[in-house]
Amino acid sequence: MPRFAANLTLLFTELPFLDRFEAAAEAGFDAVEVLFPYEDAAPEVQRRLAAFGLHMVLINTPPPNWTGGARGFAAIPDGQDRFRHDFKRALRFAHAFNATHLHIMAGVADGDAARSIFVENLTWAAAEAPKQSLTIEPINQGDMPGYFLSDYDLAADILGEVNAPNLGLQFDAYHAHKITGDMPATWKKVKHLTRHIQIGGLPDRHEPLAGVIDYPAWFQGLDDGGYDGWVSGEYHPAGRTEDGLSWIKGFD
Ligand SMILES: O=C(O)C(=O)[C@@H](O)CO
Ligand SMILES: [Mg+2]
Repeated sequence: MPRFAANLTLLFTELPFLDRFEAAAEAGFDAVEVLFPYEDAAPEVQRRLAAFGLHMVLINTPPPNWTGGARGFAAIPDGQDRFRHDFKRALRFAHAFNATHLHIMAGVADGDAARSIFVENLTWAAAEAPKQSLTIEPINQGDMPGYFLSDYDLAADILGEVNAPNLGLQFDAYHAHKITGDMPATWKKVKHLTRHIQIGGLPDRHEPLAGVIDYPAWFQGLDDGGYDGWVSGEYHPAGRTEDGLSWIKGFD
């Protein structure tokens, strides 16, 4: 089975944020990700990671206000100062947590100006943080209307243009199905670009069980294909988080 991580922004929300680390470790996870770890003091998060033997797989560059606010700044033509400021801050958090990946959020934008500023900002960020793995993630338009990056061909073109060894694709299987209608075929096209995977069930982003996407078969394919990155559960549990974790234990 792949190496699984728990997204603590979406999982274990029965508990206050800082208590989710212990719950994830007790449930059998060795690693976690947190979308926006900017509201709690970094040393407190570090303490929880160490106390429960957890690795931080990923954090995101910050939007100012996640609830109904901006979705990032990397592709916003007049948002470059904001992006660079936020990126430096995000990098400090990523270093403090020893996070494997930092996901750069593009924001809501479209057109040629957005594409060029995205390439320019990614090129700058990759040079600014040569030792940090950076990712970009296509997100479906239903969940995030107007998000700049919602196309795998565009993501592949941009990665090719930036051509930085520390920048790669974040492949969210739930978004992939929503965007292309054929997640396994999309995976085959982009797996060579991918450095992090996220999963969730279809159609409602609940547990990644067999269904629209045959996750048991896909996990086997990841193993057979030698994928050695993390696979993170990023979904809204249908009930109690613990009651829906059969996917980390081989679907028993
Ligand atoms: O929405 C997702 O899927 C993510 O992975 C986030 O990083 C952005 O919300
Ligand atoms: Mg995702």
